[in-house]
Amino acid sequence: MVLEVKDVNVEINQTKLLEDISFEMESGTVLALVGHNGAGKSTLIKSLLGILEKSAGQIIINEEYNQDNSFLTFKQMVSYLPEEPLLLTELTVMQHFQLYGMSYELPENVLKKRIDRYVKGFELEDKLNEYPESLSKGMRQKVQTICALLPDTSLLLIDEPFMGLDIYAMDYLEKLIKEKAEKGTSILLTSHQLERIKDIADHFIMLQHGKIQSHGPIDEFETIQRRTADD
Ligand SMILES: Nc1ncnc2c1ncn2[C@@H]1O[C@H](COP(=O)(O)OP(=O)(O)OP(=O)(O)O)[C@@H](O)[C@H]1O
Repeated sequence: MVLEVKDVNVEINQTKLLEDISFEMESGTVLALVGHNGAGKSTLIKSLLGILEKSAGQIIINEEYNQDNSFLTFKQMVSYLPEEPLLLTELTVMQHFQLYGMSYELPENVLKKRIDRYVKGFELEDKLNEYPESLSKGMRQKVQTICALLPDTSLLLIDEPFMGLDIYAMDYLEKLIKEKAEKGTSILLTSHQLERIKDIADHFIMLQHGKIQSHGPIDEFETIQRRTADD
């Protein structure tokens, strides 16, 4: 198993944001995390990353690395695309890519090839020496997306991957996500774009008020969606 999540609970100021969350991910699978606004999707992603501290439970990567006691190794095995871009005002677009390449110890030639390919695919060729503030919102999102896709990690966490992207960029990202999964990366993503998710994901987890309300193979998702809509 690439990821094992066991009975994870998250509390802030005595409010339970996540309750007894358990699931597993095999290598090369795509898991969609769905649910209404405020259901706990981003909270779960942040607790997987260790940005939010859990009050109980275990998070283990590659059967060996527990978030609680191998945090640095754990971090190297995870890449994250946040809901809102977190770019640094002091760095150009290219410097962001180099920073990510270095942090994840990507060989120089691999990094260069990947940057060239993704930059072309997301149509950012003429923005490499720009700073984030001179980019449009969608362009900033593209830069952040490339940063998250550059490393070869066991696990890729993506919060709202398609937010702010135009239709071409969405299609291109969908292709890259599928490609990454085929190469063995496990991908956990949240999205409200249910039609697109059905195309990408193998499994789904539906969160409601911080609990897993249902889960299963993605082909079962439609039935559940219909049933919930009828309630
Ligand atoms: N730092 C925080 N302090 C207190 N409450 C928080 C904090 N972060 C999130 N919450 C609460 O946790 C709940 C889940 O929020 P979360 O952002 O995980 O939802 P979500 O499923 O990602 O929603 P959306 O679809 O709107 O992005 C919400 O009720 C939110 O108000």
